[in-house]
Parts: sequence; structure tokens; C-alpha cells
Amino acid sequence: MDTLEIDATELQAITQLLDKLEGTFERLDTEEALHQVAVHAHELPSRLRLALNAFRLERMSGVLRIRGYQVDDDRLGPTPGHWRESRNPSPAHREELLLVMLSSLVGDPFGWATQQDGRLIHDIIPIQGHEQEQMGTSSEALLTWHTEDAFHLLRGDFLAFSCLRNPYAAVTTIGFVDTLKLTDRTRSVLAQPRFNILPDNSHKAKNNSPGTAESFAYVEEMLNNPAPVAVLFGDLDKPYIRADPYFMTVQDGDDEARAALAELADAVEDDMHDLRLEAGEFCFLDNFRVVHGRKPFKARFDGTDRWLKRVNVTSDLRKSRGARTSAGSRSIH
Ligand SMILES: O=C(O)CCC(=O)C(=O)O
Ligand SMILES: [Fe+2]
Repeated sequence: MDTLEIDATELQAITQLLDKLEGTFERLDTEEALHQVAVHAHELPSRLRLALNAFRLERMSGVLRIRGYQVDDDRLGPTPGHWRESRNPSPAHREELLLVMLSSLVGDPFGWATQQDGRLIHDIIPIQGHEQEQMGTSSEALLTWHTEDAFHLLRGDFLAFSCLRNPYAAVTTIGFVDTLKLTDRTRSVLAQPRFNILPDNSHKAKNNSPGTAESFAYVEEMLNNPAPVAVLFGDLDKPYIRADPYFMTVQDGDDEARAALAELADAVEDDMHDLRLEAGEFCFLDNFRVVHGRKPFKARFDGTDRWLKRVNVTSDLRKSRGARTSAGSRSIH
């Protein structure tokens, strides 16, 4: 993992930039705001911009932690009990603004019409009733390692988090694909389109408000009729990954693919790293080069729970033009 510690001078520059901009953008999810914010990102301290560019160009491990920003915990108020209860204007507007600025330096933020009612910026918080689910909103269950939105052809290249609070130091887990120990034979099987990846539950209509998502047609299609895909791709010596074992199957009778997937799961689990996100920390994951999950934790449901903001980032918005709710929108369906 790579870590950048923001120093006092940089913190002052960031604070001044946020002071200047926070009143300008009431919403961050409009075409205009996203354009403007991406340009203001170039006013951030150069060490941050250099680090994010190095991250984008794969000159780093695939995890970049940016530490040293201070969150005003009182301003945030209680952690919401559900992402639907998130307030507007957001009490975390400054952190969301900084998250979108930083994200704009690695690509372009986007969201899903089928997730969190189409919001661009997600709240990752424990939700009562979801304790045992395989979702960011669960708590007591182990969140099995995964590529984010692995089922989707247009999944993000990167994933960005802002940690607002994590009082009990819940652990995000990270697996680095660069250093995975797999036999050549297994690599070659994993590189063949012999695996089905079903949509995870966060994309299902039952976990969105009725009528809010533009269309669940693609998600339905992927549920009922998943096209077989490869798990490893790119350069097989240093592969990219696309996997979410909890939601994966192989064709009936394809024991070789099943064994390769099991070997991959063992290799990833043997070398998982703990990441305890702290309040004020921003964290970027390379969604092609690392997988992530989360260890179980006990949520409190009293307004003091862990609270992350999350945004998906793509290297190429143009690829999804026909799959967004309109050509100008950032919402894929
Ligand atoms: O809560 C976490 O640490 C990560 C959860 C997760 O998988 C996600 O937000 O994509
Ligand atoms: Fe995830």
C-alpha cells in the first residue's frame, strides 16, 4: 500500500481551496459541477496531483491512502441509518467536494442507475437489517473479497473513498493481484471466458427505491443470462482481475474452471492485508489490480457508526455513452 501524508502547508492550501469552492457547488452530480470541479482539482497541492497521477498510471501498489485531512466531526452530525436518509445539502459537502476533486485526477466519477437510487456519491454505512448481507451496508457478515461491480462490463477502473468516521476501526481487506502466486496452468484457465459473475445485491431492485432506477434490464439480463467471462486479463504475468467469488459460478461439469477459481480464492485469502480507514483519510483502489472486502464488525445503529463516502471512477467515460441514462449523465444503467 502507498501512503501520502498531507503536511501542514498542503492542509492549509486544501482548506483554502475548499473554503473558496464549497459555496459554489450546491450539487456535485451535475455535468457542469463535475466539469468545473475537475478543473479546480488542478489547484490542489502538486504532491497530491503527482501521487494521483502515479497511481493512475499504475506506478504504485494499487492502493493509495491520503492521510492528514481533518474532519470536523461535529459538523457531520449523526451517521445516517440508511443512505436514503442522507441530508441535502450534505453535512459532508467539503469532504465530498475533495473526494470528487481527487477522483477527477485519476479519471471521471460515475454512478449506477441501479445502485443507491442512482446517486453519484454513495454512503457506505451499516444498515439495520442488512447485517448478514453481502453488501457495503452489512456489518456482521464477512464481506467476501471482490472486484467492485465485477459483473458489469463498464465497472469502474478505480474506486475512491473518503472516511468520515470509523470509531471501532472496522477493517477493509485488500488483495494485491500483482503478487498472486498461481501456476501458469491456473492463470491460463482463469484467462478463458469460463466464468459467470452475477450482479451483487446492491444492484437489485429490492435494494433501491421503487421506480427510482431508470432500468434494471441489464442487471436482470446479467442475472438470468450471464455471459461467460474471463477472470484474469491483460498481461498474464501481471494480470488484471475481474472477480466476485460469492456471486460466481462455472458451467456445469467444468471442473477445471471450478478448481482454478478455488485456487485463486485460496491464493487471495492467503495474502489479504488489513486496511483500517481512519476519519479524514481518502483512499483510492485500483479496481483492476486489487480486490477488496471487509471483516465483520458490530454496528451500533445509534448515529456514531462508521461512515464512508464512495465514488466510482472510470478512465473512459466515452465507453459507456450508450449505457448511460443520457449522453450527458454520469449514471450507467
Ligand atoms: O466498507 C468497506 O470497507 C468496503 C466495502 C465495499 O466493499 C465497498 O464499499 O465497495
Ligand atoms: Fe466493494
